[in-house]
Amino acid sequence: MTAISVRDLHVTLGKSPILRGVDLSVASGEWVAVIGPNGAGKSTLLRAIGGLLPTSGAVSLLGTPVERLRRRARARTVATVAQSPVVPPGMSVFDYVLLGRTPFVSLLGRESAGDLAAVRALLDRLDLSGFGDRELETLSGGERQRAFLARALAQEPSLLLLDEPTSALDIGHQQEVLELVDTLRRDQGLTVLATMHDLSIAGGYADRLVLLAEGAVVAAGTPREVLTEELLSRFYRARVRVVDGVDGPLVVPVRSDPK
Ligand SMILES: Nc1ncnc2c1ncn2[C@@H]1O[C@H](COP(=O)(O)OP(=O)(O)OP(=O)(O)O)[C@@H](O)[C@H]1O
Repeated sequence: MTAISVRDLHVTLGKSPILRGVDLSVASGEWVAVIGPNGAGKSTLLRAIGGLLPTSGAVSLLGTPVERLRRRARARTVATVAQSPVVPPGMSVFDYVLLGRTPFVSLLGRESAGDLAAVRALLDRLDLSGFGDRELETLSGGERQRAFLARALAQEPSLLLLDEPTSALDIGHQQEVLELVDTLRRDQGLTVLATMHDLSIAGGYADRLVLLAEGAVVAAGTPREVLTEELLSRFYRARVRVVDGVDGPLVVPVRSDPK
């Protein structure tokens, strides 16, 4: 089944065309990484798919046009972790993650024991169990990024949209977070669309990569098909070597003036 379908998507911000006719299809349970240079339109694409931007073209989530999904239904379907989410002042980490349970709480009701247990389990999985009472604002960048993901996972979405989910994480926490997302994908059929700047990591986790440049898809395919020295030098203007790694191609930057 197609989880995310994007057809001829155009987005204009201010007076600038940012996305120019993007087509994209993500199957249920698939992990697709959107890569591309700064300003290519990756975050804009994620926001448009999440129904957070006016667009022209068609975006469907699990077969329903995104504009037809009401807020609560949308929150049960798709969770987004933006690059820099708003941090509510004075809110504890526990309460922040609990906000993710909002779509499950009845309109007049309070959260259930199950909701509280789900939050505790997520804090534990993301190595944040000692942080529940801390104010979110006081967390380090990486701790905060894990709290943002915890809140999104608390929504128990079918689709997870991640904008640079590990940019602030050390290598150990990077693996922990990506493995957790991958486990949810394998065990529960979660569909993942993530923007990723670390191309080797993108290739190690994603089934397919979509390379975006100047608001258009310029390449799409398996990590081996997209992570080529030719495409990376053309669209990133980067000097790289691509070598075989254990989990896929590894992209290694090389200096113009070797040491
Ligand atoms: N409100 C706005 N008005 C005009 N231009 C905007 C607006 N918001 C974003 N842009 C521009 O849209 C382009 C795409 O931005 P976007 O954040 O989607 O890029 P990105 O590929 O995610 O980049 P990065 O890798 O740097 O995170 C950028 O050139 C940005 O400056």
